[in-house]
Amino acid sequence: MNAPVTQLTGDAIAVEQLQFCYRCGPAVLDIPRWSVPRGGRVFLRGPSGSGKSTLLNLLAGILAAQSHLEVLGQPLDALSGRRRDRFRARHIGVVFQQFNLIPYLSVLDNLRLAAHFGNSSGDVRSRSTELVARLKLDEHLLERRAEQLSVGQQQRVAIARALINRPRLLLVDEPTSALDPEARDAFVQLLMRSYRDVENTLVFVSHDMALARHFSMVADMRELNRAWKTESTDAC
Ligand SMILES: Nc1ncnc2c1ncn2[C@@H]1O[C@H](COP(=O)(O)OP(=O)(O)OP(=O)(O)O)[C@@H](O)[C@H]1O
Repeated sequence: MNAPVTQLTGDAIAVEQLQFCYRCGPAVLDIPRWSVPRGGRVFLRGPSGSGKSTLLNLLAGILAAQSHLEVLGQPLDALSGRRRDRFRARHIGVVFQQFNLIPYLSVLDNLRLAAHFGNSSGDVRSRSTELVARLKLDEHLLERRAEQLSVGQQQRVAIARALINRPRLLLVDEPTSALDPEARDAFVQLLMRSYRDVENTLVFVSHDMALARHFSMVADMRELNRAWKTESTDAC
């Protein structure tokens, strides 16, 4: 029975012989082994095309793994697409480059929707108020439509949405590329403060090595991913 696992055991992420290719194209990922302990803060780097986003999409269950991939104690490769969606909504926070907010909904409704899909109990409004305050956004922005916010504000709302269900794993894909170096640093510090529980695991993708100092671990796709090293053209 592939019931979602809420009791955490062992590593937050455990990968073994993880291989992936898009629609019979060349192998994009070939990771013999990789694990991240619970509470790990990983800075994931690598050249363009080395598979960072693909790996994050597999960890989030957006892409289906074709080999062993365990997240928060749950083998994701054993779950159907629907179950992976449910697992992600309940246990994983995701912030991608495009934020993916629903533009015509208010900030509060964007957060409510995420709480609904994550089956969050409790008062979503007060949790949202607390989160926007933590992320240094004015409370009145809760009523504003997402499309009326600046990029920097949307970025913080995307984090609030990712945190609304108190995820044990947060996956963040290059959300700072539009910011200047000082703003990037401030953003990462804010993210760290907002997500500081020792049980919480963070994987943060970025090209900006200056940000690596905020993280307890650095992983490099050039070392992790054999498909990149060999630049394999074998179809899988
Ligand atoms: N939907 C897709 N269909 C086919 N190939 C894809 C798809 N998405 C990515 N790829 C290929 O997979 C490889 C890894 O891409 P990915 O986006 O994971 O790299 P990345 O390290 O995140 O790159 P970047 O830093 O430029 O965002 C690339 O060769 C890319 O062309």
